[in-house]
Amino acid sequence: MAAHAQFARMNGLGNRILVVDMRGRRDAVTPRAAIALAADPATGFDQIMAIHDPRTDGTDAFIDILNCDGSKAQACGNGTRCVVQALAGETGRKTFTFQTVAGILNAVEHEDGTISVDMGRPVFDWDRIPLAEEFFDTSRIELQIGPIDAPVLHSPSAVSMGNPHAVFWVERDPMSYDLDRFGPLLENHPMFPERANITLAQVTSPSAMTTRTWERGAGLTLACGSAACAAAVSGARTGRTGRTVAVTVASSPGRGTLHIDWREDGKVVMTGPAEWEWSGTLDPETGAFSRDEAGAAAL
Ligand SMILES: N[C@@H](CCC[C@H](N)C(=O)O)C(=O)O
Repeated sequence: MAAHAQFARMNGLGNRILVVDMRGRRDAVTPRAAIALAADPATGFDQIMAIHDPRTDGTDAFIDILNCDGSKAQACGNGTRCVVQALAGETGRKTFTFQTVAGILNAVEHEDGTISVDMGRPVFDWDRIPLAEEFFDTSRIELQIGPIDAPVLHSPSAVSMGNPHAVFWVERDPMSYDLDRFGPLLENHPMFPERANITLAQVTSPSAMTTRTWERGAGLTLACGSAACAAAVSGARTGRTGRTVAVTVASSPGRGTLHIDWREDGKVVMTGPAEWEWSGTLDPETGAFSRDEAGAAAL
């Protein structure tokens, strides 16, 4: 049996993240372990960020991302900020370069403790998001839910931030919609062959919006960083906002905010906080874990 791995329970605006230190090992956190950890109220989480040894020169680590249903994800904005905070605490460094299955991410921890992650360039091609049907313009795709003549949600903007997103534009506070009812239907809609993260976005000014997300593989979460990026990019793309947007995450504690900048070079930079909660050790094969009572804030 392989040795247990050190892990930290953290959060990004309430998005519950387990950062697992898999450096120096050849094994991986299994879907079985993710499902077991998610089922235990003591560790309930939304995403696992497993830090592995770098696979490419010039990167600090390879990060494997798992949702709480055991599926793999290509991007996790809130989780990436948690990894930065954990590694900055360990090394004293401020800048990091990570590799995920979606590509290379650069990140920096600022003096005030907030963290910026370059989430890369959004992808708008229908077959790379991916969508099941060809759309020339993915900023408004034909998809609706509710009665045919009075849809509750319709015409979302679709985009990949490494992972697939659909952003529905709403007039009211996103908390006033039954996202727990519509979320599973939309996540698994035939339009999305790899499922999708479903976000409701209410634009409140040309530089601000409020979002709420039903996450692929995790359901309703308190925050989703890649969805905030998807919504901000889609807001600019459809002329609803400019390219710099403060995204208030409706369900996060205190309605926290992520600052999204879709830079002129096409890259999307997300800035926000990360928070350490507690640490422990776990068996990456089974998910059996124990909590470290000393509670050192380091991996
Ligand atoms: N919470 C994350 C997104 C995690 C991945 C997503 N559920 C997927 O499967 O694509 C974030 O902060 O970006």
